[in-house]
Amino acid sequence: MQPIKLSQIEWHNVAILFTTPILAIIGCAFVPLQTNTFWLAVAYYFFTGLGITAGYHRYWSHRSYDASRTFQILLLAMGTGAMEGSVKWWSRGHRVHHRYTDTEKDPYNAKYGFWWSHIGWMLIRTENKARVDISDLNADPLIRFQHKHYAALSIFMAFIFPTIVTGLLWDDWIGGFFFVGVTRLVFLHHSTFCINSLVHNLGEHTFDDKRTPRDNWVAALITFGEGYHNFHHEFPADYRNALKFYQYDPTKWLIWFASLAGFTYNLKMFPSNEIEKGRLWMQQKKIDEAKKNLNYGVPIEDLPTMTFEDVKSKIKETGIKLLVISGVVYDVTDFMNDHPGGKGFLRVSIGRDVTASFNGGIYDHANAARNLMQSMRYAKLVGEVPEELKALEE
Ligand code: HEM
Repeated sequence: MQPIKLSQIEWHNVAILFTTPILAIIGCAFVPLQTNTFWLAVAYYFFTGLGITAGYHRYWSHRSYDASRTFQILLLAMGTGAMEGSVKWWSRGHRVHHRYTDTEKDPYNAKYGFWWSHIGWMLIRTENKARVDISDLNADPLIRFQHKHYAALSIFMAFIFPTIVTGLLWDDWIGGFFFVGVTRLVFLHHSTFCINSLVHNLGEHTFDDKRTPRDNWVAALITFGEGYHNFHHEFPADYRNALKFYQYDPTKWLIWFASLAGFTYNLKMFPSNEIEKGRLWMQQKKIDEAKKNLNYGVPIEDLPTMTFEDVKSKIKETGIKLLVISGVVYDVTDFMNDHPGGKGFLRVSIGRDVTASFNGGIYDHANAARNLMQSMRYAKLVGEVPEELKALEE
């Protein structure tokens, strides 16, 4: 990153993002918190937060479902109270983020560090010539209206509206402003900012590890379900972020419940067959990585070849303890005393093909034995073994 110049600082964002925490601290220190006001602050936190996740994010940025105009207006009002910019600005940035994740053109590039992706990108303007299609947003008069009047609308929805509600309903004008307005906003800001910072740094690469997004169920708890971010970046057009019923994704639940009333429809879901392929692909990748740390012996195709005559003369000349199982010659010299089945069984097996005995004729060995024997591979057998050297009496 280049050194920062004063002219790059986004002063209005600095003002909002630094003034609100200071006001919240003042409010918490000096303003008495009424129970009604507290619960309204919690409710308004969900109301405005879901406006961002169900509205700004899953509807306008990704079009992961369709919504009636009434529901769009509701989502717009909810999201406007989160003071995170207009839908047009937010969704454009988000589409750029998906297209250019982790690159220089990603507005909240997680590769520039936690604090940059959390808040720094809003405080410092950087040149970004990334292009994405937002013609659908430009064509929508509702989105154009919100963009044009965003400052007034967001001040009203973030501060004035909750103040009026608490003031008129239980005469707590100051509490309404400080707790439902300001303090709620600070919590909401930083919880949603965690989607760009925390879940690009901590969690599981469930479906792909090509880029930074991760699945983090703890982050899902504070981000209305958006913590399942690896899934989201892999399947962005899916209206869900969490797949399992027990995973916390209230944004998905809202969209789904709204569909029962006809407010939302055409809820998009990526085919589960493909989702599972992604999950297995990643699991396989992790297994392959872990296997690199284990000794699987010399691959059979890389072993030298021996005839059964060679095996016999090798044993005779060197005293090495060789036996044959399924076409592979094993050296059990150092294993004789450690064999859980006893030394005797191995001793009578030397210089023989004991495939049948090993596979059930005497004892049907478990996986442990089959894994262990890989490190004892000695040669690949070519040619026949005399029949009398195959059978072994118990
Ligand atoms: C390279 C060759 C061999 C290896 C690495 C090996 C390894 C083992 C291992 C790890 C066990 C413990 C249980 C299990 O994993 O199933 C076992 C048990 C046993 N093995 Fe082997 N084995 C070999 C060859 C043989 C042969 C050729 C015979 C018979 C001729 C034999 C007879 C037995 C018997 C009878 C037991 C059962 C012991 C018990 O639980 O009482 N093994 N072997």
